[in-house]
Amino acid sequence: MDNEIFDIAIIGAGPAGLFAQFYAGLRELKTALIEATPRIGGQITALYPEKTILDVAGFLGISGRDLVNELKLQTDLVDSKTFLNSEVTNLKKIASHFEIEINHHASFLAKSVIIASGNGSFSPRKIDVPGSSEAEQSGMLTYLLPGLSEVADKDFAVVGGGNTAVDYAVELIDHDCHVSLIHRRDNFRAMESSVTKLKNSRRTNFLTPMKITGLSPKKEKLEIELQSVPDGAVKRVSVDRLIGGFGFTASSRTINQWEEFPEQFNQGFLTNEAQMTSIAGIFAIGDASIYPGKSDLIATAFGEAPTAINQAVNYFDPDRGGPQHSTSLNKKEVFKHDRIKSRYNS
Ligand SMILES: Cc1cc2nc3c(=O)[nH]c(=O)nc-3n(C[C@H](O)[C@H](O)[C@H](O)COP(=O)(O)OP(=O)(O)OC[C@H]3O[C@@H](n4cnc5c(N)ncnc54)[C@H](O)[C@@H]3O)c2cc1C
Repeated sequence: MDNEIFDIAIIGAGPAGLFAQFYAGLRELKTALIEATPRIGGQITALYPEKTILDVAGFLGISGRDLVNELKLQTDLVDSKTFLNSEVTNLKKIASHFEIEINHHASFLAKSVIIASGNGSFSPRKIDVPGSSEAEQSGMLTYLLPGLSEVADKDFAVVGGGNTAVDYAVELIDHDCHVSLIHRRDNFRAMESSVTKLKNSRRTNFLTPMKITGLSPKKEKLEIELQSVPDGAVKRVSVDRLIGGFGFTASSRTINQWEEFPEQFNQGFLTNEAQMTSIAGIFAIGDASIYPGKSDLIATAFGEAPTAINQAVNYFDPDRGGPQHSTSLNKKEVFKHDRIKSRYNS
């Protein structure tokens, strides 16, 4: 990617960054979407892929996973580059361009930058017991729900006492799995109705108050060693898969070290009515942006994306004009896929 000059670099492939990528494509901009993790979707993918989102315009209700899939299909229509596993480790101004450093070495230039980094990069809170690294490498310990279409009648264990663990367990019993829910207390800090649903299900086995003391991946199964919290008694169970449900942490540590660092308030970048930050040419959208009256919602992020893209064009190419309504665009020229172009041939 060295020496490439993009019109716009979008940092973060959550819903805000994905919709910005599509909209930039409609405006035929040379765009790079840069995501620190291996997967697109931001908080939706990391925290609630199976939950139903009710407040996205045009959908009566859509699962997180499906919304991210729809966004991906939309971005696939336009010409743009996506870089996964690519954390933006520095941002600095060089003459009239911004230099975007990736993973501390590669870099490229962009005429403008859109920060769509949410609350920072995500990582799950991990289980740290003897055998946990081996279990994770074997694929029998994960921190996200698997695709739920082919899991019926499998034996899962979920560990944790909050909403993440309880939501995972509910999704699994809803898909006809057996779930052992492991928690070091008898009480859960989660939605009461979900806990009641688990208690009323014959598919749930509560292993409380117990903590995991070791993991041993065997041929097909994962053996979990548990210790009773009150009396220290040891018990072993075997499951097809263990899911860690301790939640995720987002960290802005890397972003805080950027040389070009716009003004912040409450960990968001302060933006004006053009979604521009305190640094001309750097815009912020979605949860990364803050202004009076801001709601951290997907719908809000979808509105901020076109504002930022159009204002970015005004910033680096003020004579270009626009935007047009999408209904006036030549779809055959804008959309790159033949499959889509042919839809507009008649
Ligand atoms: C449990 C839960 C339920 C929710 N339910 C709803 C709901 O029903 N309706 C609703 O509207 N909203 C809901 N939200 C809020 C919604 O998910 C957020 O508002 C939305 O995800 C914000 O999108 P974003 O793209 O701004 O940021 P994010 O989704 O946080 O995405 C940011 C992306 O940027 C990446 N990134 C960060 N730093 C860097 C870097 N330095 N380099 C490269 N990439 C980087 C991150 O890895 C991440 O993928 C919910 C949130 C949670 C936690």
